Amino acid sequence: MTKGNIASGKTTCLEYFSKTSDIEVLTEPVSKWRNVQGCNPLGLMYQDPSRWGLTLQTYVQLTMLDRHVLPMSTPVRMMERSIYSAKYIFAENLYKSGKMPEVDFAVLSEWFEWIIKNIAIPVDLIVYLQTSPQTCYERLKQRCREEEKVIPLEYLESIHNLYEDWLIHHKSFEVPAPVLVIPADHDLKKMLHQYEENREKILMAHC
Ligand SMILES: Nc1ncnc2c1ncn2[C@@H]1O[C@H](COP(=O)(O)OP(=O)(O)O)[C@@H](O)[C@H]1O
Ligand SMILES: Cc1cn([C@H]2C[C@H](O)[C@@H](COP(=O)(O)O)O2)c(=O)[nH]c1=O
Repeated sequence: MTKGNIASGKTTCLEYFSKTSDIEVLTEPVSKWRNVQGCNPLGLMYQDPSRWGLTLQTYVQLTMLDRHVLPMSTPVRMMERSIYSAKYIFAENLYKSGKMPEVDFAVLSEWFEWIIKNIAIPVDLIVYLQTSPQTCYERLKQRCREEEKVIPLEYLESIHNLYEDWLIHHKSFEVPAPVLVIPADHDLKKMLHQYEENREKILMAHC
């Protein structure tokens, strides 16, 4: 699984591997989060997180689970984020910042606990693209996704701290697989070089 902050370069990384290897790549279903039966839960959440946070996070949880249970068509699969990052990072951030009511968080948490207890979600390796929030902020502005124009640097800092506490400092939640950290503040050329250096580790993780 490839993890990292918003606009850290996850999709770019996965697109690179999808072109150069016989592996299956599952990017995040962001298009679904932007359009479910004509509604845009991602946009609604950024406009009014207290009202729409649970709506978005419930849908993210469902669509991530749908990705996890897809039958494998190749020996190696790389997936962008997971049901774990949705809960441990984004839902947690909404709750901790006071933008998700206690009852919403409790309902979402019970759903999440039921899922991970009853449905197998195997993970061999977590590839963590480690960036500074500032780098993500610049890349986010450059990508210019309409819904994300309201995101301040502080939001990316909170998401960054939650990732670091989880995957690096082991201070929050159980980590479901070994973590491969790839420093990802570099330009694209250097990043592609780093991906090549780590190719073997990534592709052999399931063995
Ligand atoms: N190493 C890099 N250097 C500069 N820009 C990058 C780099 N990697 C990705 N980008 C650009 O940053 C933006 C976010 O990248 P993306 O892969 O969509 O991130 P994510 O999937 O993590 O949100 C895109 O516009 C992409 O072209
Ligand atoms: C998993 C997850 C994502 N989001 C938001 C964060 C971003 O605005 C997009 C995903 O885009 P990225 O460039 O791939 O990071 O979705 C969210 O609000 N909640 C979540 O659980």
